Amino acid sequence: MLTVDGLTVDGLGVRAGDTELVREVSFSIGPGERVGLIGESGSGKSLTALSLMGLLPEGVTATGRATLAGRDLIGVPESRLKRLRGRDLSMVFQEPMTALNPLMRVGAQVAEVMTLHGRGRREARARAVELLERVRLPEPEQLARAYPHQLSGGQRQRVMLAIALANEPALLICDEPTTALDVTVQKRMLDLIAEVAPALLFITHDLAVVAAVCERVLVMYGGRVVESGPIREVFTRPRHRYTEGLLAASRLTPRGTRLPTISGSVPAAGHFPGGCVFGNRCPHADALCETVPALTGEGHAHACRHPAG
Ligand SMILES: Nc1ncnc2c1ncn2[C@@H]1O[C@H](COP(=O)(O)OP(=O)(O)OP(=O)(O)O)[C@@H](O)[C@H]1O
Repeated sequence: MLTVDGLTVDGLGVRAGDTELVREVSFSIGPGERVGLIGESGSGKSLTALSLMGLLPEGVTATGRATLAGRDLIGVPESRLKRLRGRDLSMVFQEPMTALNPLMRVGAQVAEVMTLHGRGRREARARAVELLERVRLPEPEQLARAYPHQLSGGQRQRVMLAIALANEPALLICDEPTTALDVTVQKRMLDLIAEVAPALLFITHDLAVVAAVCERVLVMYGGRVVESGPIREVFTRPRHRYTEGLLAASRLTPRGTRLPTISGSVPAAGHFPGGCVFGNRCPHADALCETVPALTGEGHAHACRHPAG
């Protein structure tokens, strides 16, 4: 399928007892490539990612083949997976509070993932501060001494990204990493992920987000990948009825019910053949306006709540 350097997934299946939850999933991600994984709730996105990480829940098993830089990820002993996780591949989840230790300073948590993989303590501490800086956290030395509850949600998510990047993995997996963040914080976090990811598998429900971050997309439905290809192709000429439905729904649904209400007249979600009337003033300008022409093929379908003024 591809290059030994990247991720290659071939015929991945996931089951719980007799129930097949993920079937015959095959795809590849080359070094530096950013691939989105979209699909409705329950379509198998998280189980696909967790199979690669070796983190499936008890009673759920994976079959098939997946290799990262030539190393097998499926069906290998937990001791080997432990060495790979956090070193060759790592994952950022939606809710950093559950992943961070509330009793440990964040710098120590970033350093720990390096000492666990063999780095000396002093070197790990120094590099932790560098990593906090790399994910654009302000005053990283001071911030390294903070506890998770002293940070904002966006800052905690950046700490998670620093932890994920600490051992320079070959692949970063993000599962809805920005869903809990407000829209401006989300945008900055997405830009950062796109910039720092060595190779990326990005799981989301949000088509505009996937279009802003990724070059290619895989669409899952009922445990299978039903469509895949470059974003522009899939979003302008969907071949599968489910993808068509997903795109239609995204045009009708104002993006992110979590959006803060912005005062002023709010346009209906809709289609602006002459181009986005909000241009760069739109809070979603980069995430949505840029990508929406690809969704509709003509003009902009604008689905965010934004004052017309
Ligand atoms: N531990 C488990 N035992 C049995 N079935 C499970 C288990 N975990 C998940 N499933 C089922 O597997 C299917 C795929 O779940 P998965 O979490 O991968 O979906 P998803 O596409 O990531 O959904 P969401 O977007 O809601 O996170 C679902 O039908 C889910 O109910």
